[in-house]
Amino acid sequence: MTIALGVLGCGTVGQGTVLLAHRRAEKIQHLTGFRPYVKRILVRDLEKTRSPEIDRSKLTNQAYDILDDPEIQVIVETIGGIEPARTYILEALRRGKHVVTANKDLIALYGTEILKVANDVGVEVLYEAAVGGAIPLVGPLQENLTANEVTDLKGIINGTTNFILTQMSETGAEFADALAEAQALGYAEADPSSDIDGLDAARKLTILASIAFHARVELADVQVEGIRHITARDVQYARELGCVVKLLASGTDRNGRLSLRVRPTLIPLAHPLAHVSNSYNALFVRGDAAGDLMFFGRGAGSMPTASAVVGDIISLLRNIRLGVAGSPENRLYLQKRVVPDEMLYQHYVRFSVSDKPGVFARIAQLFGDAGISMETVLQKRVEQGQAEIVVVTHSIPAHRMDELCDALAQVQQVQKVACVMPLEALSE
Ligand SMILES: NC(=O)C1=CN([C@@H]2O[C@H](COP(=O)(O)OP(=O)(O)OC[C@H]3O[C@@H](n4cnc5c(N)ncnc54)[C@H](OP(=O)(O)O)[C@@H]3O)[C@@H](O)[C@H]2O)C=CC1
Ligand SMILES: N[C@@H](CC=O)C(=O)O
Repeated sequence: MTIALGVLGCGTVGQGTVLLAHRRAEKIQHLTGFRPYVKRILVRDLEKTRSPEIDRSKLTNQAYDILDDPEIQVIVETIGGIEPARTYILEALRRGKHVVTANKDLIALYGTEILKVANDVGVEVLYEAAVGGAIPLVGPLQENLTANEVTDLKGIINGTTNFILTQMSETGAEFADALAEAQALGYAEADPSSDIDGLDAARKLTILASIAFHARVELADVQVEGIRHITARDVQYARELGCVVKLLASGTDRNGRLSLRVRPTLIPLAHPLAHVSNSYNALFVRGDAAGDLMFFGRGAGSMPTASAVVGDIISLLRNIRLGVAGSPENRLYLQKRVVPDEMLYQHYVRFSVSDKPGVFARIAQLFGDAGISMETVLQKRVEQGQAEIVVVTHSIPAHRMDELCDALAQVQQVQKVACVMPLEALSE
């Protein structure tokens, strides 16, 4: 039996999805009893060049050609962003169509609304591709690991920034060149500032934390810092310190107290996350029964993401075959409080000073007065009369580091406190 799909969007992910669903049609029929075929594809620009494997006669720029087609039972949304994707998904659900989406912006911000409408109507919304590209994360947290109390999530969940930082570290590439390459490879969002400023990772963390911690986590609960201010020099100093810089997302649940952060972090080379390069993503999950797990794979790109979208289509078709698609779900949401990160971290701080006698003694005194001891100090002359100092502290709470930076900024000879990052411990 055939089943008609309507695909909204035919860019990096949409195109990969159409091609993969076509290539696997026979296998999917074998697994589910349904042979999927893409009936229509929504795009903005009908004239744009696309893969020759895309049947152009299926393209439309009229969303309601698809939404109003009673034969189409499954909508695959790969437009991205909030509008018009949200409206199209809600309209599709209200017409009794199932939805598979790769849209983390929408699920992070409007997931509750969308899932409620789907539940009320009795259809499904699946979104494995929204987090971690090819890596199964939503499914394992929602299904296989539910016997656990998950206490920790930690990982690299944005391919674009990981690609940029890897290129800066390994090839000495400039930030702008590495970003342009990530865009050309289809990793970046339509507006890449959401990757660079950490928002994309924060949205993914919101989705993962809601599922893993059984809590209504909002995007605003995540403290976010991006990588815009990380320079080639930070990446180089990190190397000298035996570390790499990564945009790390972390979530902890300590007896109902949640802390959620996305921030650039120094990772020691001996740490497994240090070797997660380019567009690869990785996520550590700690469960009270399972112990530590690590998920690793390609977090962005056309076919890796299509793998997750088509995987969701297959799960959906199987559920349709079994007659359980869209059965009411009992989601467990517990009352939890979001609190600032209370962990102690070693910190990396880089600041520029006028290279005069006595400056370092003054700085050392400030650290001493603040009760913060230095583990490592690098001092580099950057130009005549100007030096850069990099200090790695012993472990302290983040707020003590903030206070120290304020004090440093008051010192006449300190021109700028340019970069502060925590350093990830090797093991807990
Ligand atoms: N790229 C990746 O690696 C990953 C992306 N995602 C998510 O997948 C989704 C899609 O991303 P991606 O494929 O990279 O995005 P692209 O920008 O490559 O593709 C977007 C597609 O949507 C179409 N489109 C955009 N706006 C409209 C509109 N108003 N009406 C009709 N069609 C529209 C575009 O049409 P046209 O072709 O005519 O311009 C294009 O085909 C996003 O939610 C993203 O976050 C998730 C995981 C990985
Ligand atoms: N822009 C995202 C795409 C996948 O979610 C990323 O770079 O990770």
